[in-house]
Amino acid sequence: MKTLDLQEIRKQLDGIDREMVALFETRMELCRKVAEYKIGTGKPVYDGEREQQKIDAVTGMVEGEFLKQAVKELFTQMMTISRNYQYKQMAESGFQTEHTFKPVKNLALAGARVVYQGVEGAYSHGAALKYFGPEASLYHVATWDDAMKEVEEGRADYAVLPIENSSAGAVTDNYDLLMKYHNYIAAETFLTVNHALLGLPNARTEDIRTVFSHPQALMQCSEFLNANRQWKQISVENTAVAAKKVLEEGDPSQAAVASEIAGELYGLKVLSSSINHNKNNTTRFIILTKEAVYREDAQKISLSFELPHKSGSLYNILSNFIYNGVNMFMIESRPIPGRNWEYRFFVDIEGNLSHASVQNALKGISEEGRNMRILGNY
Ligand SMILES: C=C(O[C@@H]1C=C(C(=O)O)C=C[C@H]1O)C(=O)O
Repeated sequence: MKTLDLQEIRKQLDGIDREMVALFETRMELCRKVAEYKIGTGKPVYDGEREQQKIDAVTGMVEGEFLKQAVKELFTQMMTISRNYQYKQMAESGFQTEHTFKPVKNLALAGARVVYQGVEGAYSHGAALKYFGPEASLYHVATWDDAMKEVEEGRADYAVLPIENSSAGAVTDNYDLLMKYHNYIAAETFLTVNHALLGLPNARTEDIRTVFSHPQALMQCSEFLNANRQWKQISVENTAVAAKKVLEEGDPSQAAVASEIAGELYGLKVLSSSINHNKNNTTRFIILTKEAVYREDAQKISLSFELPHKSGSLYNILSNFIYNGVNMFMIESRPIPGRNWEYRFFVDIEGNLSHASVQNALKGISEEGRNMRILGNY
């Protein structure tokens, strides 16, 4: 057989591609008519059963595992594009994604009652002060769960919860609490975690024998602490408890690793400041409220959804962002209690609930995934 030269093969490919594009255009035109029908009848865009039948049919038209898989991927993508085209039409016809969020110019912060977990001087307290200012009426509860409950039951207007640390990663318990309670993220604030070595006003570094702190904080300062081998390191519940203990026990040979704010609150002296080795250690806190509101200039949306344990389900759902040009900041997954190997995903995207591109993407995810929830736009 005479071998074709490259030019010749490419000419043939060009011809085939031209036909494929023309057919694709015709296919999309038919999908537009399907969308019109769906808008008219209120039917959802996504029809999983029909898509499965389509995949079975087209894979049955080719021989061999490689081609079957290839055709499956090709049609999965085409149907995703088709759905996104239909969502776009729905948005243009004034069809809005159902959500209860109301846009506001500014959040109501005056006179707000704000709850955080821990004790005074803890980092959550620092984050609350940073966001709400020293005039706000702040109070604390024992657990993160309690803080969420305070907001849900209306005793507090806002709760401040850590959600992510730049070195330790996600605060997974708080992702679970976002599901347990129906509070919304209205804002976020970042706090640089800077630990100091704190002692009594009459303490001297050379006399220190014992250092108290939270194990995480001891670890974050290990380079500094281990340079003083004679110091005994003792773990306590949190950094502010350590500072309080040093004050209450009144022993100048004891020190605490905690924030400088905790030092001020408990009347301790800074023996050494910024003793953590990673100087960029930052925690992101979310501000939660019971009202589904978002600032008109909000730039970030947090949402959650569930997916079946099926090959390609995450890949396919994320295409709703890709085809709508929506940028994704973060993705995190948590196991769904009682359903082994099925996951709930938490995603942060760029955008505002009023944008058509965002509405299209959310419409697709709510139809194709399960239990989609918009956790906040801030
Ligand atoms: C075009 C339709 O809408 C969607 C897209 C499909 C496709 O592109 O073939 C199939 C099913 C639906 O999820 C349809 O319902 O027929």
